[in-house]
Amino acid sequence: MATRDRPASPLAAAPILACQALTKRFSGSSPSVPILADVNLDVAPGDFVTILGQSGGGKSTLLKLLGGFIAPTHGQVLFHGVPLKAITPKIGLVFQENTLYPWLTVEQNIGFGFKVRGKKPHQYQVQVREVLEQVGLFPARKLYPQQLSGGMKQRVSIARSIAVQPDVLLLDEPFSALDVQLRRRLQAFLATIWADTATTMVLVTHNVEEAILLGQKLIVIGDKPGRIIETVDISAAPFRDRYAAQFLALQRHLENVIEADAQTQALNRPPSEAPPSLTSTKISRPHSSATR
Ligand SMILES: Nc1ncnc2c1ncn2[C@@H]1O[C@H](COP(=O)(O)OP(=O)(O)OP(=O)(O)O)[C@@H](O)[C@H]1O
Repeated sequence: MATRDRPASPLAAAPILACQALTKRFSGSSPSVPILADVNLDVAPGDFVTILGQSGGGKSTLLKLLGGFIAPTHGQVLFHGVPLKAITPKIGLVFQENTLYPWLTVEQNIGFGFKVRGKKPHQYQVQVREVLEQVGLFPARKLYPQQLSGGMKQRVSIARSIAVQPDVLLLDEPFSALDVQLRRRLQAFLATIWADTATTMVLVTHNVEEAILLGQKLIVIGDKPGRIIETVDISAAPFRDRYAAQFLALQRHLENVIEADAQTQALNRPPSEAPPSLTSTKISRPHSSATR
């Protein structure tokens, strides 16, 4: 697989993706509370950003905005400094669910991105082979998706997106349907792909441990309206040992931030909707930003 140089200092580089005062309302959704409100976020080239937050907080919506799949109500997304108006092949998206074409083999699925760009097989077969070897799927290249395990399917999905060398790869809960062991193997796989290709990655996950293991910059989206309520930058010395004291302290901190947000939402609900056990709970607010 072709590799690209990672900028010496990602944080110093101009953002590859930038959200500026991003607000999103869906037609039919509450006019008073947008799904996302005034989100500002810079993603540096080569960065790995992980997005956490409680369910329904707007994480997937933010990812779709970052990929140009939906348009913001206010504000804008800049891609290489230019307003993003539509999807582009330079930004790939990997979903939680299997989106492989069942009538194509593994290698045909991986080559599909080239084919739709008008390339002939002889023009991309070398890249496809390289990617197959990189992701350990060369022996399975002639199999169809229904002959693959869940983990293999997700590896093919990631390989298909990476093969066409996007500048940015957006991943929406790609491993959530997998068991713990497989999930850990694929986390390591994704970390290797990131390190080898210098592709900028933005990953949405419910799993705080996964966010810390993979991320350089971790953000938490609060609910109603969706907005960034916490940013932790560990790019200088990423935490890779899930049992280290610092790792566990950061995990506890982020879980507290998410839990406090959930409790605030519960208290703000009309009394008829609030669970009785939460109406008298005292909320202790976490620190506004984590320190290491
Ligand atoms: N196309 C749409 N039309 C109307 N409402 C939508 C649409 N897409 C998402 N929403 C609403 O926006 C809110 C945020 O949804 P989103 O999927 O972004 O949350 P999320 O944080 O990714 O949730 P989860 O973690 O459960 O996947 C939800 O209330 C959802 O119902």
